[in-house]
Amino acid sequence: MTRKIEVLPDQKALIARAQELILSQTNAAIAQRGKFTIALSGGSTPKPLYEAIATQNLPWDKIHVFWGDERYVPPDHPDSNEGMARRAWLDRVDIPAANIHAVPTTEGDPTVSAAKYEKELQEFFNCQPGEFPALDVILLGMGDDAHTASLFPHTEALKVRDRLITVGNKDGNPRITFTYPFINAARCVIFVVAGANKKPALTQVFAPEADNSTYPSRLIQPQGELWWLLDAAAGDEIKL
Ligand SMILES: O=C(O)[C@H](O)[C@@H](O)[C@H](O)[C@H](O)COP(=O)(O)O
Repeated sequence: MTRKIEVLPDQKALIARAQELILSQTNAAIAQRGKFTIALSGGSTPKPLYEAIATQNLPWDKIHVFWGDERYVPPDHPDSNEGMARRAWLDRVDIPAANIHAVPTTEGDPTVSAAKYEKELQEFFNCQPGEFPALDVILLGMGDDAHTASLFPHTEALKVRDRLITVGNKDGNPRITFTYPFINAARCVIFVVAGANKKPALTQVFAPEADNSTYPSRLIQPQGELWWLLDAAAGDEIKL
């Protein structure tokens, strides 16, 4: 794993750098393998990033979009990560519908939905149960409690090491999430983190010693590239 930490002066520069990095990974993946696979994060930080990517002239038929986590709500719900990404990006570009691999959330049972998404991923990547396919890019945010995707502190999801997808739990509300071993199989993981409220969590995540179950983002140690893109409000005191 190669870990790179960059602190950008403000959120505008953070989004521009994240876009630049994603576009570079996109071009490399398409040149080497004929397609680009990316898993999106939810929350508020990535919305301007998705809006920026939507302005690019890319070979959309070669780009496949997944989600690293999803709230257990239908796509038209205001909390839906899929809905946010569609409004900010995917509805604005000519990407084939079949290239948008949304998390199923309408089965009425999160465990059933998680298994269904895992099956879709295994079929897409032509891999067997127990194998962890490598996405080209997994985009992640981090909460002020150091959670990432829907891997929340001290939850059962942190213990799942033999699946691609599991059920997360945020304050009793189910989520569908990539497991941390699946995230760690990625060729490139990019955290995009902004805001002074993230500083205490970042300090623990970057500390030499801290409890991984308390600070789940510490579990993200991909075999590929690991990028932490921070704005100054979040990262200006991080010892690089
Ligand atoms: O579904 C989600 O909410 C996200 O995937 C989650 O992991 C998010 O990335 C962090 O909570 C940071 O969210 P903000 O960008 O809003 O701070």
